[in-house]
Amino acid sequence: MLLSQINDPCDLKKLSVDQLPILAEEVRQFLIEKLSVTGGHLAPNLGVVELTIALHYCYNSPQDKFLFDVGHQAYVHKILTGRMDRFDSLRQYKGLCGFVKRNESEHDVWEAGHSSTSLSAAMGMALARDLKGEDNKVVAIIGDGALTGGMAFEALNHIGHEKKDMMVILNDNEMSIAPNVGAVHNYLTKIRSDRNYLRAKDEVEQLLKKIPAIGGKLAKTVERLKDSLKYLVVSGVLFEELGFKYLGPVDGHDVEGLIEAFTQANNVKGPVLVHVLTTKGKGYTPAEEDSYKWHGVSQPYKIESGQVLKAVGNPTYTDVFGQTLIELGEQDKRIVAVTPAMPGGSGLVKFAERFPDRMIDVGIAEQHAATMCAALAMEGMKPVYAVYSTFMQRAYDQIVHDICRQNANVMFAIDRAGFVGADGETHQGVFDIAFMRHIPNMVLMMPKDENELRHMMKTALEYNNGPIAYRYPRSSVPGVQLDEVLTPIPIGSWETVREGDGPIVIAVGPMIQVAEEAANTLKRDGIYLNIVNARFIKPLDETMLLQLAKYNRQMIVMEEACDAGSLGGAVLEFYAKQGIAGLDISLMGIPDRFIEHGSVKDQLQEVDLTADKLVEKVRSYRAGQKFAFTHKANQ
Ligand SMILES: Cc1ncc(C[n+]2csc(CCOP(=O)(O)OP(=O)(O)O)c2C)c(N)n1
Ligand SMILES: CC(=O)[C@@H](O)[C@H](O)COP(=O)(O)O
Ligand SMILES: [Mg+2]
Repeated sequence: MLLSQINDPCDLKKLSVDQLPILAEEVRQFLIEKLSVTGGHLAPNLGVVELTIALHYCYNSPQDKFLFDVGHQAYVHKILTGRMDRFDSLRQYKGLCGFVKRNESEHDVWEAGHSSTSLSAAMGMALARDLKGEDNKVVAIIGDGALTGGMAFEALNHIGHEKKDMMVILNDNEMSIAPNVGAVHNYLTKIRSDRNYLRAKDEVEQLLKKIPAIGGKLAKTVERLKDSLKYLVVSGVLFEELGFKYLGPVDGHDVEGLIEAFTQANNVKGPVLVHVLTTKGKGYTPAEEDSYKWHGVSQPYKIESGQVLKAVGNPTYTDVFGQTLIELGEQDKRIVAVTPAMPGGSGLVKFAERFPDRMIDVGIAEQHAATMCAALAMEGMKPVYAVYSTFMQRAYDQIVHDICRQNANVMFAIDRAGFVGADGETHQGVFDIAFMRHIPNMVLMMPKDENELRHMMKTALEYNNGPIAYRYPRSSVPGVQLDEVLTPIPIGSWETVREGDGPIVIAVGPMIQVAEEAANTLKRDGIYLNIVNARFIKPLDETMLLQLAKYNRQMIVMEEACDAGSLGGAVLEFYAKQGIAGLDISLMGIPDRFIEHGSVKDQLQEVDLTADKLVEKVRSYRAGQKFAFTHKANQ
């Protein structure tokens, strides 16, 4: 086994070029076997096996810097840089991260998780290199999906202007998570697929070489002819016009051809873009045939059949959202769903089948999506901005400047709110309460269960006074009875879900179930929790808050969101503004640090968001030890 000889890239370089395809197959088998147990981003990584081997073969990491865009396709890089033995812990608590991770290896020079940052980072590293007078290579590896991200264009524009020596490898597999979209995608497809186009390109390039350099008036005409011919057929002219030398397209599974291309690129002055054509899921038939499904597998699978061992249990909040949106879409033709490249993850595939012209996938373009929704709303449509909490961070200014300031009647369906588990710190949906609730005109809701989510969706549809958002977790639903008829919930109204003369717990979302579990335990102590569902994070239910203050009992605000600036903060601010002091209020939320990958259960335990901790807090308060525990600060 060649793979067992590879502990770092130096070992790789000891192999002969003709051994590399053998190594590639061993890496492929390793990935298929390991991920059949752990799950992970299988298809993206199967697509970059040869590319990553060739990269490490031609260049010298970590002196030469490899920047993987998104970083979900860096498993091969991790295998080649001494982390093969950690793959049994992939994406598990305190285990190997599923993305590039600086504290794992000196070869991991740039972290991501969110898309389209690699080119900007590469420009920064090239600029620093030149200012320091160093001469290492800077190589960004970006996919065709990530290239639809606005940041990538900002960087291309700047790189092409500055003309720093650097290399961009465009890994073009025609897929984002879903089939890729956009004009650049169409352009790449033309380069990729039109054999005549490519043949014509060679003929024209030969012709261009034959046109002698001549002087005089004719010279300009000939130059213009050459440019227009080049424009017509030479592939990559888009990138050439942006100041890059374009090389390709190159077969991304031919290691020798890749080495040749990377060696050629190495001799180019200025920025060079190597267009590599790959197959997402290469080498594993189920993943090749459906790279959409195999982009990321959360469950184990049977290698032979490709059967994913589905997690049994209730539908997810995403499933309920998708189904309910179809029901509402039937009733109201104004509803338009907009997703930034996540139709599957956001539960919109069936909605798109039912209403093909009312589900818009804009590519990885959260900012564009938000502003487009504002305009849709202002023109009388009912846009649903369906977005993961974490990716919505990209659109903060568009939410403030274009949606809320203009009071556009946009509905936000914020998925993956709270901990997300295996994707870890780059994907946790824990900041959106803090960055949404302070924006004027915003209404922000979170349901305690799937039935309330459906009513919230109806509430949002009937609400015409500006932006309104509902957020829900990545998890399965509790499994409650669904009401047939959906009725709007009065804006700003909380509900008491459990009456009790004991401590008051103001909880939101899945923390309601946690509080109920603690209440059942405490009942045995003769302590009866009063649990309030703070289903409107904005506006608060001020009447309820004033009433609760009168009880003057221990009060705990419990939320799966960052302590700073979320619901707990809002409650404290409210009482302070009312001049109500002396209340025993404590917050149970997420402390001021990033929470790494693992299961959601691991993550909740790490930050004490559990029924046991709530019970402990109440009991110790009763025993006179106020605020019995605080977060393990920066553990
Ligand atoms: C800002 C942002 N939006 C959405 C995503 C979700 N996402 C992760 S990978 C991916 C597709 C990336 O496609 P591509 O760059 O072509 O890589 P491939 O998986 O095809 O190798 C998307 C949309 C993200 N990581 N970041
Ligand atoms: C790499 C990336 O950002 C996506 O693949 C993300 O991992 C999808 O998350 P879900 O699995 O929650 O849809
Ligand atoms: Mg792709």
